[in-house]
Amino acid sequence: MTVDAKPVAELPDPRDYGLAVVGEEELPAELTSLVAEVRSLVDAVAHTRAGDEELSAARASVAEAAARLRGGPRHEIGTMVRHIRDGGRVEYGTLTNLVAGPTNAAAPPLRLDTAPEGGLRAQVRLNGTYQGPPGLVHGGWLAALLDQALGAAAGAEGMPGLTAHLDVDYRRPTPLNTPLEITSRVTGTERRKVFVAAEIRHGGEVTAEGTAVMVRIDLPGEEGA
Ligand SMILES: CCCCCCCCCCCCCC(=O)SCCNC(=O)CCNC(=O)[C@H](O)C(C)(C)COP(=O)(O)OP(=O)(O)OC[C@H]1O[C@@H](n2cnc3c(N)ncnc32)[C@H](O)[C@@H]1OP(=O)(O)O
Repeated sequence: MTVDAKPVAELPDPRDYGLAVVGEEELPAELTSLVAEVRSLVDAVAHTRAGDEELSAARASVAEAAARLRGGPRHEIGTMVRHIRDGGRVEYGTLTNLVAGPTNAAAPPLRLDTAPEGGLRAQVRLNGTYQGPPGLVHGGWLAALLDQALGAAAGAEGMPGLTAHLDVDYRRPTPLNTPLEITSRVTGTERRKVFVAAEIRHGGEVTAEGTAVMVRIDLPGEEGA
């Protein structure tokens, strides 16, 4: 593989792609705490021992809450969220991204930060909602977490793109309800291809690792450049 000149340092602004942007700091604290509460609700529903009467009352409360929250979406589909990370680094993600969207209660609370050794790093704890085999994280979710970390690593280097090819190796079972470390980085570039690698670790041991080819999306006006 030939490695092209060093990655673009400037992070593209999603507005240049015609996407709406909202600052993370503009999201009401009431909304982000509601998201956390709903995550906990999903886990509670999955594992409840409540009897019929309690279940029926809970269903009515949830239906009432859902009715309150319905209505036009606050942000259009495709809206990006701007995070200002430590040291002032700006990062964009999709607001309702299934793996890391801050307003998506189906997403775990995942925050990928710049790692001192380069690339990105996050800590996440996955509750029983993410279960596949008994007591273990679902392999599809591990692939989704790796895909997100891989895409975000390319994005953080100013080369946002779509996953063209993803390889995942499951090395050890990944347990639920315990801290997991996720790391990712760009390993090379070739024309529009960005090569990335990521790992998930438990207790310092790699449980799953992935590599991907991301294909950089063209900025308006640079198609075919
Ligand atoms: C500003 C915004 C900030 C955003 C921050 C974001 C963070 C987000 C984090 C989100 C994370 C979540 C991420 C997600 O969930 S991304 C969602 C899942 N992925 C997709 O939906 C992608 C679907 N596929 C496509 O749209 C097209 O196929 C793409 C765009 C990928 C390429 O079609 P395009 O017509 O544009 O390109 P090309 O055909 O000229 O090829 C270009 C080069 O690529 C090489 N190639 C192509 N396919 C493959 C392959 N399968 N393996 C290996 N290489 C492949 C090809 O040989 C050529 O290489 P070369 O000839 O130069 O050597």
